[in-house]
Amino acid sequence: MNVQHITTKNFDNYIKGSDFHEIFEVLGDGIFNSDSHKWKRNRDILHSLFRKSSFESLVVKTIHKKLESCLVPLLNDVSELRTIVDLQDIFQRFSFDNICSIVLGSDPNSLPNKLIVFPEVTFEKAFNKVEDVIFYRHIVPRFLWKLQKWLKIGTEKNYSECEKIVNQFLHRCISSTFQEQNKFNCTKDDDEANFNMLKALVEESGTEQIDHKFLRDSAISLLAAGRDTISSSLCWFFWLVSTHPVVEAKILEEIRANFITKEENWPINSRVENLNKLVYLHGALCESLRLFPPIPFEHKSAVESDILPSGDRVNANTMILYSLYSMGRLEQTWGEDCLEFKPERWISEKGCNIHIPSYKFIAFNAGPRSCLGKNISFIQLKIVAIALLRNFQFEVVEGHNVSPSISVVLHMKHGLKVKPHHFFPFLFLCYYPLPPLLLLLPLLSLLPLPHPDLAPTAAAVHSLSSSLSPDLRLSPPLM
Ligand code: HEM
Repeated sequence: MNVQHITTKNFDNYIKGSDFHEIFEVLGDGIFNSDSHKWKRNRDILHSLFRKSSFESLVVKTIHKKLESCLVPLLNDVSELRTIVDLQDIFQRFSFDNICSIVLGSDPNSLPNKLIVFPEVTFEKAFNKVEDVIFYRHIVPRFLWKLQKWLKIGTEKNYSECEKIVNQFLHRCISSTFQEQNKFNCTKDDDEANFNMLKALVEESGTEQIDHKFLRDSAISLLAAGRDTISSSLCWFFWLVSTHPVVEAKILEEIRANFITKEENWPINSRVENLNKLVYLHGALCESLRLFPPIPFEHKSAVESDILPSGDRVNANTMILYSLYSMGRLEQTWGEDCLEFKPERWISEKGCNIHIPSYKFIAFNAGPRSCLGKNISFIQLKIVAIALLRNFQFEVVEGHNVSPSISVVLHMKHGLKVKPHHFFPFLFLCYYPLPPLLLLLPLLSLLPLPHPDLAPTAAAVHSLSSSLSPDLRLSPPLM
């Protein structure tokens, strides 16, 4: 009730405020970092851009291209070499390349298509460092980080260097957008092939004089919004699915039943309308976002003093932090099984997805400042889930420590070390609903393997046999 009050009912009284603005200074006056009329202007411009059909098709086309040209070939390579990869690193590179293509029209190619030493992208590295500094600024007194910044020591030491790298990269992209725009004199997004968000922003802002700062601040906000959120969601989702084989089987069965024919393997048929039919997959994604919201906490400041529905008094200028992570795990909200990964929680008796109000399912925030990218995020997550689950089974390396990092984004502290195995089609076709025959499958693993390529199948069999265990309980890492 308190969060609903802060985000919605008394929205005007709870702003980002000057503390937030200072901590997140790298975002300039972009949508995340602005209040009142500046925020409203940003929101209106971005909202009309997100509603465009050309935006949705740009996102879908970009994701498909990256999946087909890099992510799937890379995972094929890894599975053939039977080696271990950090899926988190791969998803971060995948999301970074995609969001740069979508927002800036420029692909930094940080994700290779085969197993080589992964390239280091200076801009991405600088972006990560800035993120670490932002978190640090939340937990030390203001005077301390200000002093460190002034003296250029501690975590603040490299901040200005990293900020410079980020700004130079953005400046280059903005300049080349203008050059192209002038060269081809293309004014509307009718030229779909060359459409990107920067170009669309130039048009949407509708001013005669192009405002470089507005473009820079909007671009970095969109990059920040669309990179880590997607990679973090993918990472936790794939970990949960890989460790819950019954859920994995149900997702695959739903994909097969709805729109993947036997012959059809790649490219997948993922027209957006078809994605809406995947009720169980949608439930699994919501459940993963409930337990592991990519943005784990929110930050507000009270303009005037107020009394919260709980009866607590808030003084003017009080900084309020609420934890989206904890809210997704509250027993009084989600019930006794709140720590379990149960996609069924999101499905009604009639087989439709249940709508849960945003102040309860808070991963995308609630009220007038809720996420503008929610729909497009589900589209992206579903496309990647279909493409990868259809082709691979991910075996999480035994003993790998999976726990959340303490940061502004809920990454995995030690990454996600997995062995991808090519999916074995026989198992895909028959393992849900689990036929009685499945009980015999563990015996297969005792047979001598005639060909080394069957080793992944043994792993799949092992994972299936463990699916028969009734204990699906998550051991939640606590923050
Ligand atoms: C699973 C993926 C995502 C999650 C969980 C998520 C979550 C959130 C949250 C919690 C906020 C509120 C942040 C704040 O006020 O400080 C937010 C705002 C926002 N998100 Fe997302 N987001 C996701 C993906 C995206 C994507 C892909 C985009 C677009 C590229 C996007 C665009 C935005 C924008 C523009 C806002 C600012 C809204 C405002 O202040 O009015 N998000 N998102």
